Amino acid sequence: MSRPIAIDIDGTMTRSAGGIDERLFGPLREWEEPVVLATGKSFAYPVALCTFLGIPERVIAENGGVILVDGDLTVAGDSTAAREVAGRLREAGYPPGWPEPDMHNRWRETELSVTRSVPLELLDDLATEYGQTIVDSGYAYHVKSSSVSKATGLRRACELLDRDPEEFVAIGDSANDAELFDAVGRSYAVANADETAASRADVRTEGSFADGVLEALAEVSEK
Ligand SMILES: O=C(O)COP(=O)(O)O
Ligand SMILES: [Mg+2]
Repeated sequence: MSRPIAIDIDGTMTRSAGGIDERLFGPLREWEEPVVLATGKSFAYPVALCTFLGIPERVIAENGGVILVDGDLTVAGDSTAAREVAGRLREAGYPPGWPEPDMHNRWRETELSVTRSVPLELLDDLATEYGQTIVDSGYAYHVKSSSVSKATGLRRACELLDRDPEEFVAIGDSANDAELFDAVGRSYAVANADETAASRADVRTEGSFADGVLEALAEVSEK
C-alpha cells in the first residue's frame, strides 16, 4: 500500500548537520502516491527541491502562505504585516529577519523568517501589534498570518489533487508541523522532533531525521 505524503524539509529530510539526506531521493522519487513538500522555507526552495528530486512540483511553502500543485499557484498569506514587523526590528537595532544578505527572506512572498537570536519577547509584542502569529520551526521564528498554516496549505493542495487530507500521511519535526499532524490521517514525528510536534503526532519514530522518515515510509508501505 502507498498513501499520499506531506513531508517537512528542515529537521526531517535533512541530516543533523544540515543538507538533504540523499537516501531519501530514491524512495521519494519512486513513491506511487503524491508527495507534497510542506515547509516554512521560502517558496523557491521546495520548488527547486522538487526539480532536483525529479518529482512533480507539489509544494506548501512559507508555512502555508504559498501553495503550488502541478502548475496551479495559490498565494494565501499576506506580506504587508511581515514587512512592517521587519521594519520595526530594524528600528530596534536587530536584523529585519536575518543579517544581510538575507537568503531566508529574499525570495519570500508572504511571511517573515527571523533569526532565533532575536529576543522572542520583542518579536511576540510586534507580532501581536500587527495581528500576526509566531511559529518556531526550530531553525527560525516565522511571523505569519494566523489564518494560514501547513494544514490550510494541505487543504488547498488536496482540492487541487482531488484527495482528502485524511488520506495523507505527514512527517515532520517541529511546532510548525503540529496543525498539519492534526489535519492528516496519520502523522509521524521523527525522534529529534520538538515537544509540540512529538506530542501531536500519532507515531514517534525510533530514528532521527531521515532515519525516521525511512522508518515511516516503510511502515506506510507495509500497511
Ligand atoms: O525554514 C525553516 O525555518 C524550517 O522549515 P521546515 O518547515 O522545512 O522545517
Ligand atoms: Mg522542520
